[in-house]
Amino acid sequence: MGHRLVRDFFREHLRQYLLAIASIGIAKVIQVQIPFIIGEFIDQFHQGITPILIEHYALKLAVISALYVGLFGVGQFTIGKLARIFEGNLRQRLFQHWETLELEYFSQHTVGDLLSHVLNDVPAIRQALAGGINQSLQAIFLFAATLVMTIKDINLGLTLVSLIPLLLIPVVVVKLGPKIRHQSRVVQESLSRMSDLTEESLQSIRLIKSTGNEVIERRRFTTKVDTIYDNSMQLVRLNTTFQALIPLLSGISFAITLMYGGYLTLHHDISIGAFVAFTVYLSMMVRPLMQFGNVINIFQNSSASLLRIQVLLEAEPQIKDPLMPRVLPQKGAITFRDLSFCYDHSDHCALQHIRLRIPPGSILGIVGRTGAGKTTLARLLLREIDPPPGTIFIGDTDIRDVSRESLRDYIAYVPQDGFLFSLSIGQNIAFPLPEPDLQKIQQAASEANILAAIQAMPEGFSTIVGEHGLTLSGGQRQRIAIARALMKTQSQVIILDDSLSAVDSVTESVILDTLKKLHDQGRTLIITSHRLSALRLADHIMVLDDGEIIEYGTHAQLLAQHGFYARLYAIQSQGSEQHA
Ligand SMILES: Nc1ncnc2c1ncn2[C@@H]1O[C@H](COP(=O)(O)OP(=O)(O)OP(=O)(O)O)[C@@H](O)[C@H]1O
Repeated sequence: MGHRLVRDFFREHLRQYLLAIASIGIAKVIQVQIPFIIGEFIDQFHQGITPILIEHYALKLAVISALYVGLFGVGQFTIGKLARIFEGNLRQRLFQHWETLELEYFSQHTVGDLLSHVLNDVPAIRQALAGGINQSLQAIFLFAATLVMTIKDINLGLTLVSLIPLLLIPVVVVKLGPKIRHQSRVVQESLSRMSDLTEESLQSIRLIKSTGNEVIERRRFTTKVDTIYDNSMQLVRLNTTFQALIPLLSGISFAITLMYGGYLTLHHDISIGAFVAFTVYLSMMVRPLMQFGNVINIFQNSSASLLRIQVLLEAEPQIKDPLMPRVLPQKGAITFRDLSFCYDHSDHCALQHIRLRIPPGSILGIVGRTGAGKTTLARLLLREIDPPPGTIFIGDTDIRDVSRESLRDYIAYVPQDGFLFSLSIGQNIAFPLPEPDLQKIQQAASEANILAAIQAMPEGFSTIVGEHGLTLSGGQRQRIAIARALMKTQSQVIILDDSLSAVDSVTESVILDTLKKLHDQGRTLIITSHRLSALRLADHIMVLDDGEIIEYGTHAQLLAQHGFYARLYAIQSQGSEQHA
């Protein structure tokens, strides 16, 4: 598939590639005329030269050089342009592809790893398509044309003898090329590990500082930098050997030319002009042979990159929409029918035998220890991860039979950590609507009790997050996330996944009042929380423990059971009394 990417691109831009090949080919044929003209010019000195002849040769050289430069420029520009188009297309394709994949994929691949593909592999392929093709064309045409000129117009024996050392260049390339390729991969991997560490450290800079961990982090970073240095130096050694051997071989070739060519000239087998032209031709041949080496390196490097990109693009989204999606009912109960779910590679199930019915327009509270399975339940309902068939229904419709888009319109989800994009606060609330309605945004912000805080910001709703060091507290982020969910007025179900954990009790009350209004309009609410005060609106409360429902009922019923809920209630009421 990786090679198909390139093949399809060639096919799509065949005309332009043909134009480039023809331009470079003709340019190189023209270029090899230059030494021949110089040789002729020198020989003219023996036969008697006139000022008119000098002007004639100068003009001929000027015209030929201009033609060469023009044609070569067209070829090189076209190939460079096409490679840049390919690079841009490939980056877009990767990004679009990643957007189709689920969260699980990103928990298995670090951002640093994925970025290194965009930053290293894509340019490596572009380099093959630009520099690689360009140099190949130059090398092939120039080498072939030079060979024809030296054999046809100068001397076959001299050509063959002088070429022997030069022909060892490909041997050197074959021996050292794979080693260089392997080492460059090692360097790339160590770079990717460093970028992962940098990202992790900078993202958790607050934690590092608060725990005084700077020295340990610095040491970890130094180890990574040292590894990069060692690996890079090994690469430098290999590259230097490679680069040194090639001039050595060409030096030997020149020595042979001087000896044998000088001998032939002395015996008048070739003219002085031909001898001079030959040395120029020989120097012209060294470059294509070195280019063959470079090209092999570039292609080897890029074929590894192409392989990696191929693996990335072949990653299939696990969750797919049905071919004929069903439409969700306007109002329907959410039913979990003996739902059990285990994450891949996990030795125990996150949810076990969940049987529950949430009537439309009701409020369900969910409480449970960390790791009890609350978020997993919400993620399954949103089909961020796929529930087993026949386990989650809205009305009579299995949520696997509807499109994910309609499911996400139907359900507004507020995560615990509201993520903020580096957009304005207003755009963050309206996300993903492209043209936000300011009045609606203001209303949502007011209902989420964040309006005053936003109005106090330097540019109000237009303040860009992250600019001028603008950072928001955990509670403010949660309120923006809630405002974002309130913008989805079409949603029938709202899930708050522990999203009141960082707000104070006054804000909690304001938000619960808003939620009450939404409930009065007939919306279904699912509120998970560690803090029972956030569940005071709930009609029913479910207690999850280790993936199982251990208690279920109204607040009063649960208190009467004297179980987990009652104990938690006692602890939290005591805490709040002491606080008061
Ligand atoms: N992507 C994942 N891969 C493997 N196991 C996971 C994954 N996400 C969660 N788990 C596991 O599934 C179980 C339930 O996790 P979940 O996040 O649903 O709990 P939770 O009740 O929401 O916890 P918290 O209150 O801390 O948010 C835990 O044992 C957790 O380690």
